[in-house]
Amino acid sequence: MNRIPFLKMHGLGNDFVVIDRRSGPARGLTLDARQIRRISDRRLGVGCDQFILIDPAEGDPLAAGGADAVMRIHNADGGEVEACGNATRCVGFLLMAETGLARATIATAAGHLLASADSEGTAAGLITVDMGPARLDWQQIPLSGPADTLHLDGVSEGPLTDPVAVNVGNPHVVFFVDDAEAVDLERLGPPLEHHPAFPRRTNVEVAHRIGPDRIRMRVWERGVGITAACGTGACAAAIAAIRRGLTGRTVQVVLDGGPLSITWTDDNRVLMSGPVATSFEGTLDPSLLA
Ligand SMILES: N[C@@H](CCC[C@H](N)C(=O)O)C(=O)O
Repeated sequence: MNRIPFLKMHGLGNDFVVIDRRSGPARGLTLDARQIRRISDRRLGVGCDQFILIDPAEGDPLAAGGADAVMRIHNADGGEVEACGNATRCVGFLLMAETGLARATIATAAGHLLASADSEGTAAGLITVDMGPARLDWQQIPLSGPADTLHLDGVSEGPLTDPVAVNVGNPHVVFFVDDAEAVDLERLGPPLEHHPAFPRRTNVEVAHRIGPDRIRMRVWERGVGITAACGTGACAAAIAAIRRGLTGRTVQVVLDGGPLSITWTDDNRVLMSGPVATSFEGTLDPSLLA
């Protein structure tokens, strides 16, 4: 069996195994949830928060209307999900490096996302992605029934109450607290991720304001646990802060892994800027695919 090449990349420490199925030994490779869990395992496999597949745009229904490539996203638990902000920046960086252009369109289950960089940005690995619109209606989160997403009743855990629900391609619930560092996310994250209000489960953010347009945020990711950064989580927390009147429309979100800049435009586009990095490349031992 041919060994399958992979790249290990990250955005602020939110890390990915990236496999390019457009050509070479990975072309046509299919993997089930058990194999993805094994590859994502930090002791038995390569280790990552999300497992990312890059597919050709040609003939893929997700790429209808035109895109440079398709990105499919799996959490470390093997489940396929709609969106990943940090991985979108990483894949955008790879596609722009291939073409030498400063823009790339990536088709995802959450829609077509435009990644861009100025020439200086490309060299430094600083990439912006238009993550599309913020979805604020209860059906779009989705929630299990009608509710005010700006003050979501009935979803609380310990000291965490009165959250904001936002969908940025994937579901998020954001709690504003006095001190995000002090929240026991390891304990409070799991019951909130699986709370019956969220039929597709949810990502969970805790945040507090640290300046006029700055918030500190920590995340419990659906299908993973605590991660160093979550791009869509940063978008969700920024939108929640803006909706609550805590900040202006451009917000620096400081995560465990560092800062992301988020802008929510007047025409409801969510723009996220931050760094990407490649850690190493390798090939998967065939035993991981057994
Ligand atoms: N780390 C990501 C989000 C990945 C998906 C998320 N865990 C989910 O289940 O929706 C990001 O950078 O956005």
